Amino acid sequence: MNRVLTISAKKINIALWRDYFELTKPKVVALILLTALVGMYVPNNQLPNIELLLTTIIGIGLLAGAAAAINHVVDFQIDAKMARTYHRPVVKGRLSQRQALIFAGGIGILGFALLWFAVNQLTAWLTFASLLGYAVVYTLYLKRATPQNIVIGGLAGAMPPLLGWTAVTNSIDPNALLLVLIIFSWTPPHFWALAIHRKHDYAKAKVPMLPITHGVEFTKTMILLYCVILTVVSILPYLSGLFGGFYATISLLLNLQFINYAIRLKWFDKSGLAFKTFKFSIWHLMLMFIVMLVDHNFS
Ligand code: HEM
Ligand SMILES: CC(C)=CCC/C(C)=C/CC/C(C)=C/COP(=O)(O)OP(=O)(O)O
Repeated sequence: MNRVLTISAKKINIALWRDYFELTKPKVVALILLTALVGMYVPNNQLPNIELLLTTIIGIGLLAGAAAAINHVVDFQIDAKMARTYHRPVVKGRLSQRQALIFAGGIGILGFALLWFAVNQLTAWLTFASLLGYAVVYTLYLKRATPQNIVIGGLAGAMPPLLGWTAVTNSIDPNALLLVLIIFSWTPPHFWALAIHRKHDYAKAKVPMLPITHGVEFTKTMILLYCVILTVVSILPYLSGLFGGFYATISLLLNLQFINYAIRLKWFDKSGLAFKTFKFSIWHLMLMFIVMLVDHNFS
């Protein structure tokens, strides 16, 4: 009897930790950390010492996870109305709002302290500003107010390469801002492709996303426009001398493929293409940043 009780208690514990982990949006944070790692590598063509590397990655990861957990609390009524999100831990009551907020506060304070004491104050403040940008400005205000929500709010998610860069240099370099600009112009096609696929969800939850307020055709045109802007912006770090020919070639190919998706979506759409475009956007950004690492290793 006791053994059965212990095994069930263990199962509940594992399930509880899985819910806390889900609050942090781990896959999104993983990609965010890859971009921060590139920001740490590029300035000196090498990674910093292991202490600085770990404290920076863990610090940014904890603050990004805290931002995501706050988003779960602020958005739980919207999430409850959408098929993609109705099963989230706070919506389902597996975690209370109080538990989620205490968790967010705990890992947020830990992350900030780690950056403040073991990295530098500039990185701590910029990462905290990114948390506020996503958890407060985007989630609490922009998301409900304007279809430009993800364009402006996207700045928070675009910051990590700069955060990695300031962790090793303690200064804001124009080249780091070019990397921010790449993610900033990538975010609209990344999200709007998903928003087309999930437009009924957003309509039901009354969130003013672009396909609802301006229609699917207009959104597709905007996706194409931002893909072209992204292509131009991606060439800038080559022109500034930050990256070499390898980066220029592969990033151009990746961007042309993104444009190809956008053109098909606009003029030759078929069922499931919007979701495929969204999935491709994730591979695109991941490969772009891996290519930056490889380029710096071999040129
Ligand atoms: C305001 C900016 C952004 C918005 C509105 C946005 C929106 C979304 C949404 C709604 C999803 C969920 C898709 C699903 O549940 O199936 C998603 C997934 C994802 N996003 Fe974004 N995103 C943004 C920025 C970013 C950034 C900056 C990154 C990374 C650098 C990123 C990486 C990802 C990844 C990796 C996934 C897949 C997660 C999974 O499969 O569980 N996103 N995004
Ligand atoms: C400190 C730091 C670097 C912060 C980074 C902020 C961060 C986690 C950005 C990710 C953006 C994101 C997943 C938006 C999802 O939109 P949504 O919340 O509308 O999507 P949902 O419907 O899936 O909740």
